[in-house]
Amino acid sequence: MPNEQLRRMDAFTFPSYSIDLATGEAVFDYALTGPDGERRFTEVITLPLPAEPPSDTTVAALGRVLELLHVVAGVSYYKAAAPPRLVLPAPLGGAATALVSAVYTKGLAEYAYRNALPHVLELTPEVPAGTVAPAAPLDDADRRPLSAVGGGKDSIVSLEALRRAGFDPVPFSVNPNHVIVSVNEASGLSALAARRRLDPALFDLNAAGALNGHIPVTAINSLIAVATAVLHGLGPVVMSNERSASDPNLVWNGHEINHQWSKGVEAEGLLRAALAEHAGLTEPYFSLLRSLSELHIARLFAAIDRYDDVVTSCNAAFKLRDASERWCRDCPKCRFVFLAMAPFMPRGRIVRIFGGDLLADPTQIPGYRELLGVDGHKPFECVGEVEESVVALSLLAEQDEWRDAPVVRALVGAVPPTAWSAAASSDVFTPGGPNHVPAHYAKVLDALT
Ligand SMILES: CC(=O)N[C@H]1[C@@H](OP(=O)(O)OP(=O)(O)OC[C@H]2O[C@@H](n3ccc(=O)[nH]c3=O)[C@H](O)[C@@H]2O)O[C@H](CO)[C@@H](O)[C@@H]1O[C@H](C)C(=O)N[C@@H](C)C(=O)N[C@@H](CCC(=O)O)C(=O)O
Ligand SMILES: Nc1ncnc2c1ncn2[C@@H]1O[C@H](COP(=O)(O)OP(=O)(O)OP(=O)(O)O)[C@@H](O)[C@H]1O
Repeated sequence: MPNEQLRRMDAFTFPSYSIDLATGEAVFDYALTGPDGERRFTEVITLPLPAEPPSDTTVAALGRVLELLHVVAGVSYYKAAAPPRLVLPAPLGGAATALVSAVYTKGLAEYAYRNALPHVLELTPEVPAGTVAPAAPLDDADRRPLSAVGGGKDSIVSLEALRRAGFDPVPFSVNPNHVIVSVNEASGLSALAARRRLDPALFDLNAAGALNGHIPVTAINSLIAVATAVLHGLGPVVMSNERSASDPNLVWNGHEINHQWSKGVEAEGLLRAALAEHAGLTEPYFSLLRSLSELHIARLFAAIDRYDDVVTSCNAAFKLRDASERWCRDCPKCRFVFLAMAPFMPRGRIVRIFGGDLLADPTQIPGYRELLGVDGHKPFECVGEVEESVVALSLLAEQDEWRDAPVVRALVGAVPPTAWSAAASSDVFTPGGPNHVPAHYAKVLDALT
């Protein structure tokens, strides 16, 4: 479809969704509509099936979660044209509407900023009039947790903490690639997986130059995880989203632009409220690591070594096409995670994990200057705060093994005195900030220390 037609699209709609409980296959339909006709998309999400057929109560709650997922997963297709109208398929309550609004505005904020589409930040969903029948309450808080595994250090820390604290977690992933499969194997736990198939027409549109950009993928993965937990009669979905995920990269047109918005605490609260209101789930979803900085999580990870051969936090390894095998060693996330782990493990160990020594390579210096706030803004990636990078650097500068590494030496000279003094009084190792961790999970992280 020519880009000119896409530009004239004036509405995004949600024609239908269905679930086949015999196969676990949920089919979500979407449409971009405009004066030249409509462009349809179909996404297919296949949930793992439980051993026993689900009860009527389970089917009812699952249906409500899938209604939310249908609307939230539409962002991938909405973004091909960014029409001014977002027309929801059915009435929604206040909390569910707030979630959807935020997903399409704050969740697409980086996309809006990079494509210069300020109207996306102001998008208001059109919600059909009517009331939603209240959902029956479903309290599964005491059941085994479903622990989302992304293959990186954060979800490994949560999985190990839950296991050591006796919570018997079930690892769960969407489209697990070889990294995630290897992490699950290293855990020795039996995992669940869901399959997600984007409409291939989207890739054709991308290739033809349609609008494209970052989407709030964690919101989508989270709802798929909650749907799986409900279908399997499991307890809360445990995420591994850290404190700094809530911090924006920059402010544009008066709006915060946060690459990691759907990993942040605001998104977590909105999702919990929408699931309580729309699906009756009383304790559906929380992030175990919410109070911790990335640097703190890296320190906890260093105390666990059974995943060293498989752990991979680099996003390039998770692309749908042309993925890297493991760490690409040339992106902000690789640079940050190397810097964050290095103070807490012997140099030989971190070099083995990454397959190279980033702090021995002077070509990495410009990228590290961005992470340290010397140049530019925080990169659009899942990286910690500038302060965390400065604290990590200050720890390395005190260690014989690292102090003379070429990148450490160059960076120590580049960081301004004000940053050092901020780092000296930093609270990066003091848990803090709002969180939704239920009381009976409050001590889980102690199992790692
Ligand atoms: C792996 C990755 O970072 N992908 C981003 C990248 O996509 P790219 O085109 O280079 O390759 P693919 O991942 O193969 O995707 C092909 C196209 O498919 C579309 N698409 C993909 C997944 C999806 O859920 N919806 C989609 O529409 C999209 O058009 C792709 O071009 O660049 C894209 C454009 O900026 C990003 O959208 C891709 O990001 C993925 C959705 C992704 O999974 N990214 C996570 C690794 C990620 O960024 N996680 C964040 C958390 C952010 C959050 O709020 O959830 C993080 O770790 O900080
Ligand atoms: N494919 C996936 N399936 C299910 N959950 C996922 C998937 N990818 C990421 N997640 C979850 O989404 C959240 C954010 O992902 P993110 O990539 O930041 O975490 P991670 O892989 O655990 O750690 P790291 O920050 O080291 O990469 C985490 O809770 C993670 O477990």
